[in-house]
Amino acid sequence: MASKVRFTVGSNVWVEDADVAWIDGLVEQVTGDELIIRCTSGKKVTANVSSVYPKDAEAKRCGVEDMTRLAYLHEPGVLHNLKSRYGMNEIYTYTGNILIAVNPFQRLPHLYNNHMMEIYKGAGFGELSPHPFAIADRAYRYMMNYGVSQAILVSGESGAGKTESTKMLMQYLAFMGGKVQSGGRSVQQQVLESNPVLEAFGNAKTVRNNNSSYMSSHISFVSQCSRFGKFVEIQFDQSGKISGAAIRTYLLERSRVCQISDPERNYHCFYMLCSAPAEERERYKLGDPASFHYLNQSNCIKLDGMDDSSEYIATRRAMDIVGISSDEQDAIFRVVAAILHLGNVEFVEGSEADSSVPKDDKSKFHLRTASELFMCDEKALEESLCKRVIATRGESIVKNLDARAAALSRDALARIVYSRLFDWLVNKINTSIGQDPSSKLLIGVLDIYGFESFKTNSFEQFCINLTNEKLQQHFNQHVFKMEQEEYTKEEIDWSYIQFVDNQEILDLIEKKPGGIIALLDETCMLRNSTHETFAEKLYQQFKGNQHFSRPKFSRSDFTIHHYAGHVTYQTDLFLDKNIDYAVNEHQVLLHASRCSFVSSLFPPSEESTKSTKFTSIGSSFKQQLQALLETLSSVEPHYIRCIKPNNVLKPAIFENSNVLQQLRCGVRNSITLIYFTGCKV
Ligand SMILES: Nc1ncnc2c1ncn2[C@@H]1O[C@H](COP(=O)(O)OP(=O)(O)OP(=O)(O)O)[C@@H](O)[C@H]1O
Repeated sequence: MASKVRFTVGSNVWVEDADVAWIDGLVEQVTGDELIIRCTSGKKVTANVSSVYPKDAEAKRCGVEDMTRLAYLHEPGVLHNLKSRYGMNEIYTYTGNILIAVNPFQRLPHLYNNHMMEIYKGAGFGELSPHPFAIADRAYRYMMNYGVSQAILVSGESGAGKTESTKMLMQYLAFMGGKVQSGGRSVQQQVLESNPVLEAFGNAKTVRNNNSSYMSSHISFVSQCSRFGKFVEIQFDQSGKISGAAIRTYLLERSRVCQISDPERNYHCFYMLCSAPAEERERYKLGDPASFHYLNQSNCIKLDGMDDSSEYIATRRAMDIVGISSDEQDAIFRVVAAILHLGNVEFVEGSEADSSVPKDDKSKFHLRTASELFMCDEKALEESLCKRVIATRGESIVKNLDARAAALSRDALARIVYSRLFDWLVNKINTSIGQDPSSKLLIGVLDIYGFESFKTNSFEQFCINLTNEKLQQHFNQHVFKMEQEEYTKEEIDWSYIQFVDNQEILDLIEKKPGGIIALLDETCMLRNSTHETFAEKLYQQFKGNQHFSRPKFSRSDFTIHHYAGHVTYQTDLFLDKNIDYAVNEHQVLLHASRCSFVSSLFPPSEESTKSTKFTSIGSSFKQQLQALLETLSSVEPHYIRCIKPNNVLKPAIFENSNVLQQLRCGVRNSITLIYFTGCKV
């Protein structure tokens, strides 16, 4: 967005600044394209007109509620407006129809009470201060007036406030469409109560290394975040009352179950269970969380502000509410405990060549305990970890696994059990909330991880960033392409509307055949392939592709030039993480469990033969995304972009560079459009 304004001596301007991103000042001298500016900070800078923007000297100190009303809609103007408002605890601002929500990191209960919901009910959009209730109200009214389903897309980086915003949307939809229940729990209550359950099993404490192009160094900060995406579909009957709901989840980060880096944590449920009442801990033979390999890879065991033992009780209560019976709850936590014990089984070389056995009495104890908790045969569990059956032309050969391979097999078992458990929870919640098969109207709320770019980026970041590319394309198609069509119809020149069309990046990732996911699947299916052979394939295939590059001196990393910036991925674990199947030995073992719950997590596969059918996480995720996008394209979308104003998670701190980075990733296109056309999106 280059500035088109002519500056003269005395002009109020914004100029780029290394420390605060944009700083305001007065032009003191103009020489051709060069300006000398006296900044309000006192310093004097020389800048080219291309990096200077006009400043509205008459802008109100409290900013504007809708940024389309700014005298100058450019990056510094938007940033300054959000900052001024944030300083006055005005955390919500519109950009046309999009709501921008800046996380206050403090409770503002007056904004969300019943009185506020009454005020927003039926009020014209834009008549009242920007608010998630206004977005929910508009979606509800469109649905009722036009008989069209709606979706509200809530996006933003981890800790930006997506979950909180989603809760407010739910609260408002329940207020508008809630049924008075004679007994039991209402649909909306159950949807809200399902949050703590999904959070216990799908959230963890993570460390974000914010590697933004704007910031010169990697900044680490801690946040508690969901490691899955969620689409909540609220179904309504013809009279606008809530008649059912469904929750769809996307891509739980499975690798976290076995592998965490300091100072992150594993999923909350593990720590909660280790802090359960003594009687339960004894039953599951659990003790200090630091004694478990899956938890002690990180020094972070306790979280400030989180009491694991009361969270355990709260999760149990939430499970009651969403209809998980106490027998089922016992089985669930038995499985959670079994995973912890499994992680403590170590292997050493056995007497036969390349074979392995549990290392010592301690490992044998954990193996036995895991088998007791899974209610399966101890010997069969050991064999499923230390041996592999290979089927060749009608024959089966039993192959020993060495100690390293046995440990990998143990981790694969832990991951698949946990992911099946998570899927079971989602299904159970959906069954007990109940769907309305006759409903023709729904409002979907999508709460999904934002673009991720860290120091180390693995397969999860790759999938998360694919999601964001897809959503960006949806946004482009919905907003820009429709505008273009409209302009073409009216024979108005739209060639000056610039936006990033990311179809080529999507082709690079998901085209079949030849895209990265297809090449990954191909590599996974070939014996003896490694992450290096995969990387080599990519280098060959995408040589010269403008959205792909090979970092200098790297043997196996690759970089994708995403719409939101360049991200370099480390391929080391791509192959392992992409493989989806339960190896046959694990499948057979757990299907035979004496516990019907465990057995039901591993139903016999259709082709329960010796060979395992190849399925990949990448491809099934791609399909899930496709289905989501199809749903989104059949509904009317509304957008909320959440912004995290600082990395210390404290109120009243607005870090310019940090916010700008998020605006550039998420909001830039909408601002570009408004800037050039003046039209609201
Ligand atoms: N509107 C709000 N009012 C008060 N506090 C908020 C608000 N929005 C967010 N927060 C605070 O910020 C924290 C993080 O927000 P939230 O969990 O909604 O982030 P998120 O975007 O869903 O993160 P993740 O993707 O990691 O799950 C909340 O626990 C809460 O303390």
